[in-house]
Amino acid sequence: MPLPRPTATTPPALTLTGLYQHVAGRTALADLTLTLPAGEWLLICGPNGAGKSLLSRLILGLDRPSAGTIALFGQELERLDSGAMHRLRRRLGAVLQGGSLLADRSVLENLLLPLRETPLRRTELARAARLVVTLLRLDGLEHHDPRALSLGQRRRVELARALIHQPDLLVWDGVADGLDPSALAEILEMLDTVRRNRALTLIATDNTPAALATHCERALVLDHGRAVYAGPTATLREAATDRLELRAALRGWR
Ligand SMILES: Nc1ncnc2c1ncn2[C@@H]1O[C@H](COP(=O)(O)OP(=O)(O)OP(=O)(O)O)[C@@H](O)[C@H]1O
Repeated sequence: MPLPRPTATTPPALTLTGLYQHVAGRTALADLTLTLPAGEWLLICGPNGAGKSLLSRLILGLDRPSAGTIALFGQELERLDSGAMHRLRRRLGAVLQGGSLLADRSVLENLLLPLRETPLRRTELARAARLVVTLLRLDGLEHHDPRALSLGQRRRVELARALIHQPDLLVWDGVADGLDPSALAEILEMLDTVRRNRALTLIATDNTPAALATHCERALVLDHGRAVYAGPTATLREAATDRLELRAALRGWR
């Protein structure tokens, strides 16, 4: 049965307040403030080194911010004890840069990792795996070693694994990595279908808005760790014609 749609009383999926991250003695993220309603999609874009991966990791609670706060679904990460953080993590799915598949396990074993602590029966695990295998067109690859797959296939496996436990929030850092434009467009259509059936919030990063602008309602454009745009994607193009620093950060996107 589809989950209820978010309502006006649903806490935002993400709230950033005055967020800073200092890395190796420099300010890598500065004064980021943003609210993302549950069920909406956020594109984080900007040039190499803008801070997209650092921000993705902070949102997932993998690193701690130097200052400011991050709340997911109304829960401030810094205030959560390990049990509450563990429960919250079950609502999150992540695809990070650099690859994270375990090389000594098959594709299927990798896919099932997020479900290892759930009391699901074998038939239920098999059904969950079948769903994401079909969704991401991984049929026939279930028993392969991830090292034998192409980069694009590995990215699909990572996405399938991030979705297998039906997260409420998917953070996908580096959407273009390893995927050609048609494969990426296909996956975004598939995620749109998931979103039509239940509230899925997506936070996706890319260097330019080209692939994601039509799918994401909101955009955060970073340059040198600062927000040069935070607002609806619909007005991003217009804003870029007026503002030189935004146009520069968008690398000539038209
Ligand atoms: N562990 C680290 N030590 C030192 N500096 C770091 C570290 N991680 C990130 N940085 C710096 O922080 C800044 C932001 O890096 P980040 O990886 O978040 O950028 P990005 O926008 O994801 O870039 P890309 O598009 O190339 O993936 C960069 O200047 C980077 O060099």
